[in-house]
Amino acid sequence: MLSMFEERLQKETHVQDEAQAIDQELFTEYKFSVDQLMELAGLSCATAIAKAYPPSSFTTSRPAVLVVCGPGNNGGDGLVCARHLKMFGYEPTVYYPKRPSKPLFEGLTTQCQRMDIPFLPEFPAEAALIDELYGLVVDAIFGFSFKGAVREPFGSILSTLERVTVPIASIDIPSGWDVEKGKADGLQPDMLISLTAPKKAAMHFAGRYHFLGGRFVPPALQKKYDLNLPPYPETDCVLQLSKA
Ligand SMILES: NC(=O)C1=CN([C@@H]2O[C@H](COP(=O)(O)OP(=O)(O)OC[C@H]3O[C@@H](n4cnc5c(N)ncnc54)[C@H](OP(=O)(O)O)[C@@H]3O)[C@@H](O)[C@H]2O)[C@H](O)CC1
Ligand SMILES: [K+]
Repeated sequence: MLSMFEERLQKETHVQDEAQAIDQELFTEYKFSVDQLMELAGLSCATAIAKAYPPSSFTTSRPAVLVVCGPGNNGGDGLVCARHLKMFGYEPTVYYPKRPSKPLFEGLTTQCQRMDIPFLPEFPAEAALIDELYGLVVDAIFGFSFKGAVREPFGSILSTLERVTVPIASIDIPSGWDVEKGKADGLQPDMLISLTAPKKAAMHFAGRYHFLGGRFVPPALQKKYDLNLPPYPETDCVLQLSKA
């Protein structure tokens, strides 16, 4: 069922160019650093996951979570999310096949490793193995800069993920989806955590949990882009938009 805010947001969802323009303005005009926003984005994701899937809801003996990270900032959000999930009592494992040689991503990787978060050397070939070992998958492969046909190794990873039966939580956009049109035969996550504002493809999200996170957009920027964001409750860093 859609909440009133979600119905309104669906009419006002934001296109890819606009999402990138807001992102750029946060960095250039408002002087935020990527690290700052990524920390808040990743914390929002871990918080939303903890609200929707408390450790007690896991059918696996331990709250084991597979976090799949892509080559851009969406992947960075995934690394931050993994670190906070560990702080919250989950047992995250990361798969991070294409690592940019930039201090930001190297630092986030080291932070996870120093918190004893394992990194898989290879992606499990069988969806059934993922179902057996993990109670949840976090999809941090691609965000709003994804374009065109998926290139390897992510094509094979996504086709395996399309067959898993444990819930998938997608950060910002379900990976492989066109940012505006979605992908009817693509990944169908159980959870979507929209960052800053839902992107146009969020209209096609049919999973149980839609959260809004990334509570860092200054009021003047919200006004400039007519974001009409719903109010977050009190001091929360996430807002639940829908629950089946
Ligand atoms: N303001 C915010 O809300 C914040 C959002 N954040 C997160 O950042 C992502 C956007 O990050 P960005 O680095 O711009 O891009 P992506 O992570 O979406 O992806 C870029 C990488 O993906 C590769 N790519 C693109 N298309 C394909 C494809 N078809 N096949 C394979 N690989 C692809 C691309 O490779 P190139 O070779 O094209 O360069 C990039 O490596 C946003 O969605 C949020 O999750 C930040 O945390 C900050 C705050
Ligand atoms: K994603």
